[in-house]
Amino acid sequence: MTRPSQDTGRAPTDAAPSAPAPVVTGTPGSFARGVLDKRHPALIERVRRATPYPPEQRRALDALLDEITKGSIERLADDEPGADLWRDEPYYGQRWADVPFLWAESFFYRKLLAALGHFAPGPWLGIDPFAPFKNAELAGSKVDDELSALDRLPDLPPDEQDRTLLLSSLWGNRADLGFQLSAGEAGLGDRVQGLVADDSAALWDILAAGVTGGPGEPGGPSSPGKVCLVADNAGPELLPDLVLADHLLATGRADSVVLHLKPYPYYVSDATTTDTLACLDRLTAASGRAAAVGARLRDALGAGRLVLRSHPFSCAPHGYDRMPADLREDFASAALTVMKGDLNYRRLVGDRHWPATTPFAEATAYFPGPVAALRTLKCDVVTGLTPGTLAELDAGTESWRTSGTHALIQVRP
Ligand SMILES: O=P(O)(O)OC[C@H]1O[C@](O)(CO)[C@@H](O)[C@@H]1O
Repeated sequence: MTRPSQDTGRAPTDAAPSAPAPVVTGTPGSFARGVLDKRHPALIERVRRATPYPPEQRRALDALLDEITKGSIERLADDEPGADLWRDEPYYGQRWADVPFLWAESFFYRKLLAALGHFAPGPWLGIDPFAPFKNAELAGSKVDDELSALDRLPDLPPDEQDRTLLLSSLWGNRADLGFQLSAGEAGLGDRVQGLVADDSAALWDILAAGVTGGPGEPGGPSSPGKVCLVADNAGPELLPDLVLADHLLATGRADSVVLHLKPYPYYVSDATTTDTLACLDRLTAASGRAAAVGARLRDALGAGRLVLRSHPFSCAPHGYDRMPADLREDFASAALTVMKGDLNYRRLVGDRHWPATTPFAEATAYFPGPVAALRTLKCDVVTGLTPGTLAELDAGTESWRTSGTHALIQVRP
């Protein structure tokens, strides 16, 4: 029997027995290989330039660069806080290119933090190496424009307000600093407005069920219940996520929102509690509707209607099919769980070579409650496309799976 690791406390996987093979980093020329060979070394360089780390940390960054480019996977040092969580992982001694992509990326971020002393008692404890990039982005004028656009929202009919805020949260997922790093000078391609899958009607139906008396609640309004919003990136993605959370609370679609955050810096710009508080400050310091949203969210936090959660499994190198019991209970008791972003999508359906027409409901059958994915496409993994859509996409630009130009909303009720 394989031992559980990363505190899942569960059997290694609940994926369907017929699930296809996991994505492995190795294939030369593949998207995953590019992340390993180009994105990670470039990130080490950017982190080194952004903060004046002392010699010890600089040497540790050199060693990490050496390890990922020439060496094999080494364990965390025995005295690294939390190293025990990673002790039983099966890939040590192998080449970085030969292990599952999801695992390799997650462990890379964990090793980067170890190199920088992020978890070690001392002056660098808790310092976010990505904060310089996150802060610059949050302070940018693009964010000002997005926030002032909120003032035009009341001019729209209610269902268009719903759609605008949902799409703004969805497209906010392009704000991923790791991804922008690869897009480089060329910048991000234009958005393709038509979604490759759009189950948004099902999403609003689920949220309306609690308000109007859904199945099992004949005859009248019931409590709308809890929505779990599993956040992805900070700043320009988290802001519209927070605005959406406020909208769900204000319109009675949710009586509480549990915002799942990362317990430590991860995948460059993933949102932590610090990032959430920074967004709340950005909202309340704005004018007009943005400031009112910020004030309501602060009140909601104080009243326990907006709950922040940072489960260790949020940074685990595994799919949600291996989630531990307490996280499963949280999702099971939600009227809806909304998974934001590309990485959460990979973890939700499984980072596997799914045929793109595999039903989303099949890949997520293990999930303990209604679940929605809001994601721009930034990796090879996709499910739930119709054969017609797939044929159309394949006949278009080659990079539709990874360029962040396409997006989807998928729901499993
Ligand atoms: O921030 P997101 O949307 O989870 O994207 C994470 C990015 O990192 C990757 O996981 C690869 O590094 C891509 O799938 C994606 O570009």
